[in-house]
Amino acid sequence: SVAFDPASALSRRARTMNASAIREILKITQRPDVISFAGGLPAPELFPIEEVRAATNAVLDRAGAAALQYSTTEGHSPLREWIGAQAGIPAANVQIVTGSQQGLDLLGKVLLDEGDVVLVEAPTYLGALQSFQPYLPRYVQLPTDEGGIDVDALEEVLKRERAKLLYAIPNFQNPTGRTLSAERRQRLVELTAQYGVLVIEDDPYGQLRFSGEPAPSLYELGLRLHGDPDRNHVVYSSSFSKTLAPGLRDAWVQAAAPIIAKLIQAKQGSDLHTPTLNQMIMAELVHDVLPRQIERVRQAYGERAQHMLRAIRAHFPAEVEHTTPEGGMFLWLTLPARVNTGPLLPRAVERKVAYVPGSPFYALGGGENTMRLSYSNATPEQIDTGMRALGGLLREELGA
Ligand SMILES: Cc1ncc(COP(=O)(O)O)c(CN[C@@H](CCCC(=O)O)C(=O)O)c1O
Repeated sequence: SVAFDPASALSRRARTMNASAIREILKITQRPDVISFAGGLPAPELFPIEEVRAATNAVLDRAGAAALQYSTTEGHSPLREWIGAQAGIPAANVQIVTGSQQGLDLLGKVLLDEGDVVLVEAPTYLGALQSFQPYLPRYVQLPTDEGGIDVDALEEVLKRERAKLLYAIPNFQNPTGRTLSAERRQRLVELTAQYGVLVIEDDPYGQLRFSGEPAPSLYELGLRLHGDPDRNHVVYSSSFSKTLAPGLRDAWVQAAAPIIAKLIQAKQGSDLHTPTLNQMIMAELVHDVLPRQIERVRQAYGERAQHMLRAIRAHFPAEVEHTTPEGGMFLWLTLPARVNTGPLLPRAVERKVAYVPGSPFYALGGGENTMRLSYSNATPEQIDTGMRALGGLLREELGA
């Protein structure tokens, strides 16, 4: 027999791929006795299961055959119409995708040539790095502080680098929980327009504000600047995952027509279309169920964030720094430089608590002394218990 080594068949592109730290940790944290602050998972006890049941029955009663049939790549028209109306743009500028994760993958496919410079926040959402990586970009990290991206530093980078695109999460950033200030948003939109850099605004958490004042999206600022959705250099991505249910995989991209046209072609080659039934269910839910669900979730996550912040103040060593989110699901810890949160994780899991080590969120490495905590998927009681355990481990580690 002729020996065949399957690994030898992998493409160069495949060889650059690696696993998502979040997905790998999720396997550990499936253990029921572990309190997980790891995955950005919505609170399961808040899912509107009865409302989804009713919507599914309504769809199957009214249009069962259509719901189970192939549908258009662009997406279910009533859903695109609703999204377009919310954004004040034509449905033609809205593309439904199977989770905003697919949106990131398809945007990478249609926008990135090998070696293109991609500007990303330090740290940024590791799932975006995973989506862009196979298209072999060159990352340049943008420094961030409590107000989000440092736009002075951005201007320096734009003078120095021919950048193709900038990927940003202005609201309740993953992983830090930070929010880009209104004045920095305006500067970022003007600078990127001036230097011809396309912006991908990833905004799955924008509706989950529980304190502070909302600021216009980069997309909205781009619309005001260019006056026309087909001339906007900002591409907007959002999702129903965090406001309603991630398991339905309903999300969308707002972009200028030439980009939408290529996203459609890329999606044809990827999955033909997002599940028809799930889109029709979402089209039922957006009118009444979604607004109510957003209120419930905002309230619950605001309460859980406060619990986690109080627990940090009560149980954590004083030298541990943390962000204070105004919405979303995450906050971010920076520990003294001597701590490495990677090897620390198994010891935390032994104490029945889990987090995501920070370094996978840095495109160019670093951040070993950081970690991401999600408060969305733990009740206030679980937060108290888990944070007490994590605080004890950190006190031991820091010799406090
Ligand atoms: C900034 C940002 N962009 C896109 C996504 C993907 O959301 P969907 O595909 O729309 O569900 C996410 C979801 N990230 C969560 C969920 C990851 C879920 C998982 O890998 O199990 C997390 O960071 O834990 C995100 O934070």
